[in-house]
Amino acid sequence: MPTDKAQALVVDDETDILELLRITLARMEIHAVTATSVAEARARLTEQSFDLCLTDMKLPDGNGIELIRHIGARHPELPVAMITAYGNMDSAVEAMKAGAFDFVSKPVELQRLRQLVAAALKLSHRPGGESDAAAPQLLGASPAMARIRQLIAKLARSQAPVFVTGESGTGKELAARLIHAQGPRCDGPFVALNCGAIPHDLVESELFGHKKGSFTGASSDKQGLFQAAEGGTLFLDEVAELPLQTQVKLLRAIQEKAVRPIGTQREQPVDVRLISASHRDLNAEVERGRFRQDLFYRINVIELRMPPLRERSEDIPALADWLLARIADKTATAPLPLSPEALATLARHPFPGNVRELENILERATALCEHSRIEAADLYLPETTPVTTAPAPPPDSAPVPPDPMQWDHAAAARRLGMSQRSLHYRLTRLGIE
Ligand SMILES: Nc1ncnc2c1ncn2[C@@H]1O[C@H](COP(=O)(O)OP(=O)(O)OP(=O)(O)O)[C@@H](O)[C@H]1O
Repeated sequence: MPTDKAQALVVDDETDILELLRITLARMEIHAVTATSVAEARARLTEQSFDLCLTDMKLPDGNGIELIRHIGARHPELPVAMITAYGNMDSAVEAMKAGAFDFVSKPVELQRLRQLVAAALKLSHRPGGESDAAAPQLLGASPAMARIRQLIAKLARSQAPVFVTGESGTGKELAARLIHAQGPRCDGPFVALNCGAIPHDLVESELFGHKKGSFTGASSDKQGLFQAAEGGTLFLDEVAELPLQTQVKLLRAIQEKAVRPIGTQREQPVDVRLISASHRDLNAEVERGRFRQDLFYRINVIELRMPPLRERSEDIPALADWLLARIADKTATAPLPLSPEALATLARHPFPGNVRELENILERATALCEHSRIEAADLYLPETTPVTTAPAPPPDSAPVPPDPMQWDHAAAARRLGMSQRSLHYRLTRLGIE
């Protein structure tokens, strides 16, 4: 038996399909060991190690899902893909939920099998993904974040569509980038689209591309983001904002693994992993008729929930240190430390804007701080904002001091109903001082 070749375990009870797969894999320089039942597959797994397993769903003594679970428990490094009957998306989804890294439907297309095998071999040769110092990091020592890092490492090995939920600023895009960076598609592109930021009439052309002249304004051929993400990952942020009509086309693209640019007749095959995210409750959007149930089912094969910062305030000190270092880097200065009172104030803050809000607070504090460390007052959080004794802010028509030389900052701040520091900040920002 050749030992330098990659080894695949192929499980199917139809011997002619086994033979076909064996020959096809042999052409890809892969040696296939075959099995016709769950029991036989389990026995083969004890005899040698494999780089890939392909299994059919229906087997005489059980089903492929059982085998996927067995491999997940006993041989977690071995990538398994499910062979499904054509168009049977339900078993594909079930298999991926059970831990299969991908699926291929019968009759098996050569091109698709090649992609699948290439991804599997990358996985088995790079167990666990390599950590790269320059790669983004998901910080936080809380048990919730530790679990998320583990889940991300696992999801990175799969090709299953992932739906990331969580409030704004909880790190949904960061999680998507990590899933991409730690997986076999890491050498391919990571393409992100904020679906809420694009006018409804342009979103389809953005996603699928268009041909010159296909609509007013289409002055040249344009590649869509699906094509741009070929071999990599497409991240659809705020996916709930997609118009219903585009949702239909997106569903088709996922099902067919192909897209049709506007103004063309031919579908182009695409090999893209889809990760989507929303801060909305998509179940509720489905109930309200604003999001298609069938699309939700396809994009939400695996759900990853990013917890809000207020549920894991123990993560704040490490995150704050890291963010302060990043802020200091941008301005080429030394990072400012936080006083214990400032840290305690942060721990009590509810952070509706989560990590992004923490970053903004620290950026502002760094800009305003006049000492060598950030004090609670520098954070300008509601409970620390100095209480002003001034009455309501003056109307717009309030007289402006005629001569800047006569400005009295303390008086001006009082009249405006803000602290002197805050006035100073605004004046500097506006370039008035
Ligand atoms: N755990 C974390 N470790 C390090 N940085 C984080 C973490 N979580 C979030 N961030 C940082 O916070 C900022 C916001 O994160 P990100 O854009 O991923 O959030 P989001 O949930 O996608 O936000 P939105 O819903 O508004 O699009 C980014 O600068 C990101 O790097």
